[in-house]
Amino acid sequence: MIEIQNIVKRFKSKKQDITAVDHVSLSIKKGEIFGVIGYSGAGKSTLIRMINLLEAPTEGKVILDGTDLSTLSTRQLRQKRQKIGMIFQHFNLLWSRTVKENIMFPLEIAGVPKAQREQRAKELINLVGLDGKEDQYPSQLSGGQKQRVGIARALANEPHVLLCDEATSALDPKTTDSILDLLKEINRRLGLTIVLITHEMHVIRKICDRVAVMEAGRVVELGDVTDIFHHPQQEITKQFVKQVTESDEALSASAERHVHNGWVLECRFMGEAAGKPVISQLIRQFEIEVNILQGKISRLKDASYGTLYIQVTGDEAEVNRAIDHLKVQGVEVEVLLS
Ligand SMILES: Nc1ncnc2c1ncn2[C@@H]1O[C@H](COP(=O)(O)OP(=O)(O)OP(=O)(O)O)[C@@H](O)[C@H]1O
Repeated sequence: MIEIQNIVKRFKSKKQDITAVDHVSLSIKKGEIFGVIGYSGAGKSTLIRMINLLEAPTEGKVILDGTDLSTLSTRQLRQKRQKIGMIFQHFNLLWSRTVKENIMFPLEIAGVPKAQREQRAKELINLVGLDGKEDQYPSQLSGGQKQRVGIARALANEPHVLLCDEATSALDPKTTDSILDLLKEINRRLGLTIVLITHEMHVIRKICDRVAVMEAGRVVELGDVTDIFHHPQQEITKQFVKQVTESDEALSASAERHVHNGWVLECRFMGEAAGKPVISQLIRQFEIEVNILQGKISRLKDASYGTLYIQVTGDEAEVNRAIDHLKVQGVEVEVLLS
């Protein structure tokens, strides 16, 4: 649905040339929530702004639903952009207009008749959970409510794609989660493709299907969120994954410290395995003792993952059989102490 082909963006200034985006190619599927993560200056904003040509690429192409955007006239591009909604970190609302008027604004520009605008705004206000706030001004709203207005406005022209430029970075963790839940709900209900950029792995973990990791203008890692969390390859990706799993190392250290006999196993659960009663099966099927030392299971968008540290005592051959059983059940097992 969105094909980004070998895209480059260079900014020229008197002092130096900066390559903000350096030969990036991505293929974003219809209906998916695609995240781009990177530290400040990695080129995320420039990349997302090239998807709707707010920023013109120096090289390369953006193809949206089969149309190469660079071939469009100004008028055609304006029309195409109506099908690409965008929300921003600082909301970009019109401060002198009410909630309803902000939402109706893009419809006004698109030439939609007044009665239809009113009707559509009403539906959108309900969709984003702002009933009763329609006549308030942005200054009277909380950060989360302002972003809800931003989302409703971005959806006004029934876009196929929603671009989110650090949409939750100005919000506290609880409000962030409520906005992420709303985006997930909209993606599910409307089948909308969402592309978001962020520097927070929590955002990726909570709602994305796939993620691209950017560093110095390049995509250095790309994959399903589940795989990236399970097996990050690049150092930078490992750092991002640690943002949300950093307690794991502390867990393993303290789990090892308290054990003086038997085996200590680190069991990593992913997807289906995280939902199965594998530990109780272990106790029932094998002649071993299992003592849970520590653990944590976290939720991804559509799956769970987690790490459990267990102490196992028993005959060595039986423990090895138990380990094999865990592996067959889809659990990754590492022997930390034996
Ligand atoms: N209009 C511009 N003119 C010159 N340089 C720019 C311009 N926009 C971005 N850059 C430079 O391009 C590089 C990438 O910037 P970009 O804003 O895309 O990164 P980012 O990953 O979104 O970072 P942040 O999260 O801080 O916004 C940076 O070095 C930045 O200074």
